[in-house]
Amino acid sequence: MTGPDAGLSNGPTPKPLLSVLKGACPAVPPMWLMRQAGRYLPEYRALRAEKGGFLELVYDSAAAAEVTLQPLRRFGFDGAILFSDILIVPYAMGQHLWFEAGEGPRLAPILAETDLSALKPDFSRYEAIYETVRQVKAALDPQVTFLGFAGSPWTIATYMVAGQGSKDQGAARRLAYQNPEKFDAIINAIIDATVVYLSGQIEAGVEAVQLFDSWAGSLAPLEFERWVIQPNRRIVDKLKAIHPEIPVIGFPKGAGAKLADYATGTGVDAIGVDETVDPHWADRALPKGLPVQGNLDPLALIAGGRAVEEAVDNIRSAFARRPHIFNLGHGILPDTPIDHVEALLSYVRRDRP
Ligand SMILES: Cc1c2[nH]c(c1CCC(=O)O)Cc1[nH]c(c(CCC(=O)O)c1C)Cc1[nH]c(c(CCC(=O)O)c1C)Cc1[nH]c(c(C)c1CCC(=O)O)C2
Repeated sequence: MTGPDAGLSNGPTPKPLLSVLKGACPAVPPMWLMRQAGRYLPEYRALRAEKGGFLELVYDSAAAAEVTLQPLRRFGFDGAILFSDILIVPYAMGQHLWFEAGEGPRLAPILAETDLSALKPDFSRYEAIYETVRQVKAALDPQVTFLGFAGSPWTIATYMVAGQGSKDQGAARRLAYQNPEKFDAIINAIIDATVVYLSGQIEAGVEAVQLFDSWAGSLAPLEFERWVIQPNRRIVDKLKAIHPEIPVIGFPKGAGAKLADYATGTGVDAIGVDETVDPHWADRALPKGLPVQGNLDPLALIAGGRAVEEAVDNIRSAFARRPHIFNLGHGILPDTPIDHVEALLSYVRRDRP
């Protein structure tokens, strides 16, 4: 056996985060934060201003590698997450993508009458991202686990159909009810483009991947089964057929009481839990031994102090008997004070051997 997971007593120390994804239960949980590379960091804002636009930054592999490494240098997290965006998949599927300053992403929307075959996929749009992965991998501390990611089909479809973010994902939900065949074709195309993208990230060097289903919470139960559980299951199955050793973290934000069905239905190796979920309930509801990730409220981190310590104690006690990766319940907010992140790390790690 070779590699960091060979389990030899005199071999290299296993990476804490990867070990937990494979079922280890250390006394102190490994930790990273969703959106850890981003606008709350002055060094990110400086590089972003220099490059001009968000996509310019993503497509400059050296700069994107630097942004991926910035939070590692500053805080020493156990995980590095590739700096890119979930909307690179619709972009590679042939949709126009741009970012409106101060607002967010825009895509030329897929209307009910538009034929999906009007999109001309161009998977060469993934190449710069794979190059970012290779550059990060070459520079990464061997104790740090490198995470790749993609959006889940439902969440990607909400952006592809509406052309932008929306409060209730109404455009995609309407299309899914009114024209399920067409919606199914969109979901299938996203599944295929996502498997290509994640396999490429894995071949370039990421060691686990996360599927972000940021809008999983907006669906009725039968729709959740059809558009969240089944498509994620198909991605997991296809990835496992190619890369059986790579753990997949599913993050169905807002799934609430449907979390356990998601875990068993998709076959993910670990599950991300958002901040609205009671961690004690999650521990009872989720399959025994399934690694969980989460779930500090990003707003508690902005408040800092005692509120954070109480929440951390509550989360850690709930997940003390299962593999746990400490994280926020959703992405870190741009106005989060840096010293609150430092305080969180020292609090979580205060009794780390
Ligand atoms: C829905 C979604 C998107 N992108 C993402 C999601 C799913 C996770 C979630 O729910 O938060 C995921 C994402 N986006 C980004 C990452 C990079 C890695 C990391 O987590 O640090 C990741 C994992 C960078 C980014 N993606 C974006 C930024 C900010 C761009 C800037 O510098 O102006 C960053 C750092 C832009 C983006 N990208 C997206 C939106 C809605 C926006 C604009 C609003 C916002 O800024 O949060 C789509």
